[in-house]
Amino acid sequence: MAQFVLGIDSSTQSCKALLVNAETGEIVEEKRASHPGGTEVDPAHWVKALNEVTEGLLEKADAVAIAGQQHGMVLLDENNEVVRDALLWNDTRSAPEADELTAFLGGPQRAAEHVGSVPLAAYTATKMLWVRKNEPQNAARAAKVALPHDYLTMQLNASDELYTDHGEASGTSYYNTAKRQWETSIAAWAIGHKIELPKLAEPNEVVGKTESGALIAPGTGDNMGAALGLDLQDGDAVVSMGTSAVAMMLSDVAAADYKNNVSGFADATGKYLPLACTLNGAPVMDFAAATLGVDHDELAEMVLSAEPGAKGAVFLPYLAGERTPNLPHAKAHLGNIGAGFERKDLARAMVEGLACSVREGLENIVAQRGAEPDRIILIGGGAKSKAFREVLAQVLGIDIYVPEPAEFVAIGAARQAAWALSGEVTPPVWKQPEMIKVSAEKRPSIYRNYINYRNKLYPEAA
Ligand SMILES: Nc1ncnc2c1ncn2[C@@H]1O[C@H](COP(=O)(O)OP(=O)(O)O)[C@@H](O)[C@H]1O
Ligand SMILES: O=C(CO)[C@@H](O)[C@H](O)COP(=O)(O)O
Repeated sequence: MAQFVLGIDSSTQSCKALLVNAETGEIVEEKRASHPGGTEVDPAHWVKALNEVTEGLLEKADAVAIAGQQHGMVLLDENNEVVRDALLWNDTRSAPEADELTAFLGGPQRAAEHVGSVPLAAYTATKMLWVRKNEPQNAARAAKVALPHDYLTMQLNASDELYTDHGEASGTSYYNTAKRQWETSIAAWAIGHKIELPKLAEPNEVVGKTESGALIAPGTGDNMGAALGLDLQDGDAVVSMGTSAVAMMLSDVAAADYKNNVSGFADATGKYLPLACTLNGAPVMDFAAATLGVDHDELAEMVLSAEPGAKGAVFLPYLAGERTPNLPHAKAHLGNIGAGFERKDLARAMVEGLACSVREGLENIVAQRGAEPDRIILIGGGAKSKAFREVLAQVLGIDIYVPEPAEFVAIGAARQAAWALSGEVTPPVWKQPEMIKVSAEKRPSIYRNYINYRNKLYPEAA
């Protein structure tokens, strides 16, 4: 009899669940629920969305796994009650604490070697330090710290134990990526006392059972989930256009970039996933569409009807501040506007600015790896934009590959669940999606203008 697995993606904007045939990877049912906006969220909202999407599906599954937005800090007391709203990956209030943690770890070079990445406001430990300094009563109550997907996995687990995987752990700043172990003393320093961390599970470990008897796999971060869902190969680069914009590639070795352009994360299979993440992904197109009073399809038409280069105009898409480059307090800017500038040029400038910020992240990954990627795969909600696909190909100057839109993070979670269910050494082999190739004429001046303009406004990023 066929076995089924449930893969869940609890990302920034929504929660998606896919019921999948464990042997073939065929998706048989699909559900989705929204998350609230903001960078500080009561985890009860995620639990509600999780309950909505798993209703009617969980009992059909033989195994389940959750992939979630990375880095968010969920503080729990001894009874597993949430101490305060979770601070998310895109909350930049802990930028000063990131510098303080970097100094505590012995400076950027030693920090990168120790915990894989130079601490940034995105990472969990900096948020814990912010709580210690600004909300000492909450810090004192915190007995455990979990990441969003760990907390949600515990909701499904009859045992009430917290588990995480190495991929997710590598985004905390209290995990030693090269040695693949927790650094409990860093977590304790950040919050001000000893604090319980989730148990670190192996990629295909069974970490519990649901009440209906489904096996629970450890889950992972959403980007690690996407890599597993796409069955990423050496030489593939992924650009994920979700709330964040992410460029990532697989690696056999842990990255340690003291310049802070590359996050040295682990993946969900025992390898590594160097990644460059910006705070401004697809919502830049939401902003462009709202500003121009159009929907996404109309925005795409406007962009494609304008001349490449937007008549020399440049848009820096730093609406939420920025992480890559590390400019937490940056703002978005529109400049170099001359006579004859029209609405369609504004649409074009905004989407070109987004593509340029992705190129900058991708160049960091390529520089770290020392070799160009063989192919670039574009996924995420923003990949549905025909205009973004074409502009990205123009700005990168190479072909990009776009799979049929699908929830690759949830597919990755399902594949992890199927892997744990099988008890095999390697994940199951599932058919990969067809991809369309998007080619466009190379336009090097777009990126050149963007970088010149950006470096003038923010010389610290040069
Ligand atoms: N056709 C489109 N053009 C541009 N952006 C789009 C389009 N369709 C969806 N999006 C945007 O994609 C984002 C959601 O992508 P998703 O990958 O689900 O995000 P997340 O994983 O961060 O929750 C939203 O900001 C949404 O408005
Ligand atoms: O912080 C990072 C990666 O380091 C983000 O990529 C989050 O993991 C959120 O992802 P999306 O909701 O944008 O997919």
